[in-house]
Amino acid sequence: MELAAALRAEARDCNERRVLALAGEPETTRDRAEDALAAADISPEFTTLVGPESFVNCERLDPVHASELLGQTRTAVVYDAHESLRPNVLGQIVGAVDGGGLFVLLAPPLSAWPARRDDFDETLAVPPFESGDVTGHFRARLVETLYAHRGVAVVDVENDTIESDGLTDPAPRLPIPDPTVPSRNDRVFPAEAYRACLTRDQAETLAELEALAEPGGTVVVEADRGRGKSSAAGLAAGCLAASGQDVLVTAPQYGRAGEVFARARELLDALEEPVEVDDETAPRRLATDEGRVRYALPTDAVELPDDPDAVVVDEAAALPVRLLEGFLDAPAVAFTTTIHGYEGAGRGFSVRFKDRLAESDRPVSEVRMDEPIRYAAGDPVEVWATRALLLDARPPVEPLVADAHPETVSYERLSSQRLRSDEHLLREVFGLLVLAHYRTEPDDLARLLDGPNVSVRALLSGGHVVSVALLAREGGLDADRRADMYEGGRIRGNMLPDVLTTQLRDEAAGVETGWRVMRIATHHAARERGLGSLLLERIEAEAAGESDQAGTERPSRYDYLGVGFGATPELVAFWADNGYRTVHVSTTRNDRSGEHSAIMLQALSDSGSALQDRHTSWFLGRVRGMLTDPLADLDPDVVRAVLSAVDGSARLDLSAWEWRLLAGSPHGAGLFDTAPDAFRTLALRALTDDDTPTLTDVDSPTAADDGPTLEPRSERLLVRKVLQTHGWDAVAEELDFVSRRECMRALGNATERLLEAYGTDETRAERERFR
Ligand SMILES: CC(=O)SCCNC(=O)CCNC(=O)[C@H](O)C(C)(C)COP(=O)(O)OP(=O)(O)OC[C@H]1O[C@@H](n2cnc3c(N)ncnc32)[C@H](O)[C@@H]1OP(=O)(O)O
Ligand SMILES: Nc1ncnc2c1ncn2[C@@H]1O[C@H](COP(=O)(O)OP(=O)(O)OP(=O)(O)O)[C@@H](O)[C@H]1O
Repeated sequence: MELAAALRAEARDCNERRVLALAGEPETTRDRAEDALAAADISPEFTTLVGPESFVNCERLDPVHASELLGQTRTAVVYDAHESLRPNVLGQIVGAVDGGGLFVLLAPPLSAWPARRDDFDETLAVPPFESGDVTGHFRARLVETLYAHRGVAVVDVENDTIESDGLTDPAPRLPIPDPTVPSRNDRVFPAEAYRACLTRDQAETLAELEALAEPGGTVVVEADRGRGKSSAAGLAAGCLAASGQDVLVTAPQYGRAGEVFARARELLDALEEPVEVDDETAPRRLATDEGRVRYALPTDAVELPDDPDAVVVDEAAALPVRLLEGFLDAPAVAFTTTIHGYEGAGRGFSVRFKDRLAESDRPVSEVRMDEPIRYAAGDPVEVWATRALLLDARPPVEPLVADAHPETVSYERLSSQRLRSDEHLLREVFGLLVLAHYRTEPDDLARLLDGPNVSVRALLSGGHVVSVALLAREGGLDADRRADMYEGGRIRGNMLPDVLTTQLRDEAAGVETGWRVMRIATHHAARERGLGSLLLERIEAEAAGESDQAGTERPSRYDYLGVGFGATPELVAFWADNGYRTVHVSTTRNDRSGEHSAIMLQALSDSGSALQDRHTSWFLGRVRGMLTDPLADLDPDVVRAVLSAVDGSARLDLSAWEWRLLAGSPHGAGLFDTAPDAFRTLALRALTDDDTPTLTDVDSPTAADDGPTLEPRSERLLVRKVLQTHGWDAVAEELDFVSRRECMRALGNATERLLEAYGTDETRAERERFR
C-alpha cells in the first residue's frame, strides 16, 4: 500500500487530511484497510473504526454511536460502509480526523454501489413501500464527488487499480503566526487564558468574550466545525468563574458542551484556583470559591435558574429561535454556532436569529473563527465532505427572489431525477430547507433524493426556488400493519397514522392515504406575501386530483392533507388560514424546542372527512381534561389558536341549574369556584366556536358575525383561569390586572358577554333580575 504511505506523507507535510476510498468486496476492502493503516504508519491506538464488526485491533464504534466522535481527534477514522452508508454518520466522523491523518472509506464496487440497497435504504423504504422502491441518487452523487475531488484517492481493490491517486502535490505552507496575549491595559481575562489558545482566531474570540464580564454583554461566535469555538467559550467561562461569576452553560446535549467544561477546568487548574467538581469524567458543575460553571438543558436553562451572571449557549443553531430569544433576558450571553455543521445548521442561525438580535437593544459583538484547529485551512477533505453532504447549500441570494409574487411564480413538481441532474436547483431547495428549519440533516438530503414516499414541490421565480415544501405520503396501510401499529408496533415514516392509531386508539386511522407536509419554507426575502399559502393551495389542488383539461373531475389522489409541527400562535394561524384543522396537541413538549406539537388535518375525500370528523369530536371531548393537566402550562395564545382552528364547536350541554348559576355569576365571580365545570363548558364553546373572533391576529380582536367578541386578554383569562385552572393571583399578575379583584371582575364581564351570546331565554330573564 504505497499509496497510503504517500497520502499520509503528503497529509503530514501540509497538515491536511486525505481520503482513501477502498472499493470492492467487504473482506478484501477490510484486509486492504489494515495494510493501508500499517503502511501509513498509523497506530491502532489513534484509529477508530466505525462499522458493524471489528477487523483491526483498534477502537470500534457501531455507526449508531458515531456521534461519540464529535469533538474528538483521531489520526485515522475508517468507515466500513458496506452494510450501510448513513449520511449523518459520514458527517459526524470526517471532522474527527486530525491534520496529517487519513479518512478511510470502505465501500462496494463504486459502479454498482448506487444500485445496491443497503440498511440505510431500508429506513427510507417507508411502508407500504419496499426497499426496491428506494432510488440511489444520493450515493450516485457521492461516488461522483469521490472521483471529482482533490485529496481523495479511489482504489478498486478487486482489480488492484488506483482510479484516482488523491495526491495534490501541495505548495509549501507559510508558517502560521502563534496566538498572542493582547497587550491592552483594559484586558479583563488573565494572560493564562490567552496562552491556552491554539490559534489567533481563538485568542481574538476570547478577547471578544471579555464582554461577558459586564452586564449587557452579548457575543455571537460563528465558525465551521473544529475551529475551537466551544473551547474559546470554555476558557471564557473559566475566567469568569475565577473572578467569582456564576456561568450557566447550555447545549442541545451535554456531550456537545464537554469541551467547554474541559477548557474551563484546565484553565482554573492553571490559575491554581481550588475547584470542586461533581463528576471528574463528565463534569456538569465546577465550583470555585465564589464562582461556578454549571450545565443545564436548554429548556431548563432558558428559565435562568438561580439567576446566573452569564450564559453560554453552545451549538445555538441547533435550537429554535423562540427558545434562543429567552436567553436575551440573561445579564450577559454568548451564542456559539456551527455554520457548516453535520446537522446542516447552515446559515439559518444568522438569518433567523440575528434579525431578532438586531431588534433587541443589546449591543452585540460578532466574531467569526476561520482557522481550523486540527488541520490547515483549505483542507481538501473538509471541502469534499461539505460538498458531498451539501453542508454549504444555501437558498438563492436575496436579489434573485426579492421580486417574487404569487402572480409571477410557477408551481413545480421537482422530481428527484430533476434535482439530481440540476445541482443548482438541489442546492437551493436544500439550502432553503436548512435555513428555515433548525433540524435539517444530511440524512434528509438522502431522504429527499431517494425516499419513495417523499416529494418536493416548489414555487420558482425566474428559475430560483422561493418557496418549497417537502411532502410525505402516509397511510394506505394493510390490516396487518394497522393491527401491528395499534398494538404498539412502530411503522416507519407514517407519523400521522402512527399518532392517530397508537396514541388516539383508532385502528382504522391508517386506512386512508394522506399527504403530510413535512416541511414548508418561504425564502426570508419573500415572506408574508401569500407565497406559502399559494404553494399549499397548489398542493391541495394536486392532492385533490385537479380537474383535467376537459374540466372533468378526477377522484382525489389523497384522502387528506396533514401536518404536525411545534405549535406557535403564528404557525397555527398560518395552517388554519390554509384550511387545516386541529385534531391533536401533544401532551409532552419537544425537548429541544420546548414546544408542544399540533396535528392538523384537511380532509379531501369522504373517507378523509370521516377520519377528520371522528378525531375532531374526540379532541373536543378530551381537550378539557388535557388543559387542566398535561397542557395546563401551554401558552394561552397557542391554546386560543389551536382551539379556534378546530372544525367544530364544543357542546353546550348545561343543565338549567348550571345556566342559572352562570347567570348569577357576573355579580359574584366567586361563584366560579363552586361550579368550575359549567364555566369550562361555556369557555370551551366560546373558544372553539366558528362565530367567535378568528384568531389569525393574536393581538387584536376581529369582529364576529353573531358570536361574542372578546378581547385577546379576556380570552387568555378564560384559558388560564377557567380551562387551565391557574390560581387567581398568578393569572392576575401574568395578564397584568392591577389586582386579583379586577381579574375576577374581568372574568365576570367575559361571562356576561358569553351569556348574552349563548344564554337561553331563562338565562336572560335571570340576568334581568340583577340589573
Ligand atoms: C411542518 C412545518 O414545516 S411547520 C413550519 C413552517 N415553516 C417555518 O416555520 C419556516 C420559516 N417560515 C417560513 O418559511 C414562512 O414564514 C411560512 C412557510 C411559515 C409562511 O410562508 P409565507 O410565504 O410567508 O406565507 P404567506 O405569506 O402565505 O402567509 C403568511 C401568513 O402566515 C402567518 N405567519 C406564519 N408564520 C409567521 C411568523 N413566524 N410570523 C408572522 N406571521 C406568520 C401570518 O399570519 C401571515 O399572515 P398574513 O398573510 O395575514 O400576513
Ligand atoms: N485552546 C485549546 N486547548 C486545547 N484543546 C483545544 C483548544 N481549542 C480547541 N481544542 C481542541 O480542538 C478540538 C476542536 O475544539 P472545539 O470542540 O472547541 O471546537 P468547535 O469549533 O466547538 O468544534 P466542533 O464543531 O467540532 O464541536 C477539540 O478536540 C478540542 O479539544
